[in-house]
Amino acid sequence: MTVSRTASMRTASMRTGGTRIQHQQQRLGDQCRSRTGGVRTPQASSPRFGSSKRGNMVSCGAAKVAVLGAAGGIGQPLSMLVKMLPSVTELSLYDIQGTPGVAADLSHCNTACKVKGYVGDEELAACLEGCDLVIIPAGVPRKPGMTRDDLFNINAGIVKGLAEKCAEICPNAILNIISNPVNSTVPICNEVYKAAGVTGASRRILGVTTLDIVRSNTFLAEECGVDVDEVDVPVIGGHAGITILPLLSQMRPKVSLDPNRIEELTVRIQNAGTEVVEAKAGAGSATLSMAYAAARFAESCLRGLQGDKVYECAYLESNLVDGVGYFASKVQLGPNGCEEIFEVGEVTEFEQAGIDALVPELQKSIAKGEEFAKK
Ligand SMILES: NC(=O)c1ccc[n+]([C@@H]2O[C@H](COP(=O)([O-])OP(=O)(O)OC[C@H]3O[C@@H](n4cnc5c(N)ncnc54)[C@H](O)[C@@H]3O)[C@@H](O)[C@H]2O)c1
Ligand SMILES: O=C(O)C[C@H](O)C(=O)O
Repeated sequence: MTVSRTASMRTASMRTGGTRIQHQQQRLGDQCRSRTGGVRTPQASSPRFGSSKRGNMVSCGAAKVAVLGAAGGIGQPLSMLVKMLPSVTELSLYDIQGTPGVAADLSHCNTACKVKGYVGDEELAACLEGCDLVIIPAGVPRKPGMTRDDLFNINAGIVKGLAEKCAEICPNAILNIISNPVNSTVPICNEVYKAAGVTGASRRILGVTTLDIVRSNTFLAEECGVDVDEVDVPVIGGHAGITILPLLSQMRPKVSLDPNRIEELTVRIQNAGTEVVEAKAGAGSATLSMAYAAARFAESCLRGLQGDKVYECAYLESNLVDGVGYFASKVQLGPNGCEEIFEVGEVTEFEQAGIDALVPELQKSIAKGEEFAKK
C-alpha cells in the first residue's frame, strides 16, 4: 500500500508537535523530511500533534457549543470541562433523557458560560441554533466481548439522525464525532451532509481519536521515564483495533526502543479501550479519560476557529492513503476546521506493515457507514 499526496497535504517528517495552550509557540526548527527522503527547510513551526494539555485554558472568543448525549458517561464530565473553557459563552446540553438535571447542576458552577438543557427530538433544533461546535458522544458503549463494530446497529441510526439535524440547523459548525464505531460514524455524517447539499463539510466533520494519542503519550512516558508533558506520539489510521496505529518512530522526544517493546506497546495502545471495557466489567467503556481527551480536542477546535494554528490528529475524509477515503491523520486546525492534512511521513517497516494491514479494515468500516447513510 502506498501513501499518496495531494496538493492540500504537506510533506512533513512529523517530529510531531501539537497544541500548547496559553498561546505557547509551536515548537520551531526541526528539519522536515519527506517519505522519499527529501529534506525540507524548517517550517515556521514544527508541530506537535499530540501534546496539547488540558488545564491551562485560554479564552478564544465567544463560542456556542452543544454536547449531544450530554447526560451520559462521557457527556457529563465532558460538559463540565467545556463549561470551564473561558471561550465558551453558551453550552447546550442535549440528550433523550436527563439533561434538565445535568444542566441545573452544571449551571451552579461559577464560570461565565451559560448552560441550558434540551430533551427529546422536538428540542434538538433549539439546542443547535447558532452553534460553532457540536460534540457528539450519543450512543451505546461496549460491554466485554464486544467490538466497536458491534455498536453499529444502534449507534449508526443515532448519529445519522443527529447529523441530519446539524446539517439543517448549524451546517457550518464543526462536528466532533465520538460515538463508536468512529471509523463508520464519520463517513455516515459526511454522507448525510452531502445528501443535504452542504458543501465543504468534510473538513469540519472530525472523528475524535485524541484518546489514542493521550494513551500513547501516557504509556510512552511511563515506558521511557520521561516527563509526560514532553511526550508527543502521533497516532494515525482509525479508531478500532489494528486501525489504531501509533507512530512510535515519530515520537518526541526521540528515544531508542527495543523492537519487541515497540510491538508490545503498539498492541497495548490498540487494545487500551478494551482494557478499560474489561476493567469496568459491563459498566461501559472509557468515560473520564475520553471526556478529558474530547475537551482537549474541543478546545483545539475553538482555538482554530479563533485563528490559531493548532495541531492535532483526527479521523476525517481525505485521499491521503491509497484505497481509503477516510484516515486518521496529523492535521492543522483553523477557522474552517481542518485546514491542512499532513502526510504520514517517514515510517519504519513495522509501521508500514501496520498501514498495509489496517487499510482493508478501514475500507470495510467506511463502506458499511456509507451504505447505511444512503439507505
Ligand atoms: N471516540 C472515542 O475515543 C470514544 C471513547 C470512549 C467512548 N466512545 C463512544 O462514545 C459513546 C458514548 O459512550 P458513553 O460511555 O458516554 O455511553 P453512555 O451510555 O453512558 O451515554 C450515552 C448517552 O447517549 C444518550 N443517547 C442515546 N441516544 C441518543 C440520541 N438519539 N440523542 C441524544 N442522546 C442519545 C443516552 O441517553 C446516554 O445519556 C459510545 O458509542 C462509546 O463507544 C468513543
Ligand atoms: O473501547 C471503547 O469501546 C471505547 C473507546 O473507543 C475507547 O477507545 O476507549
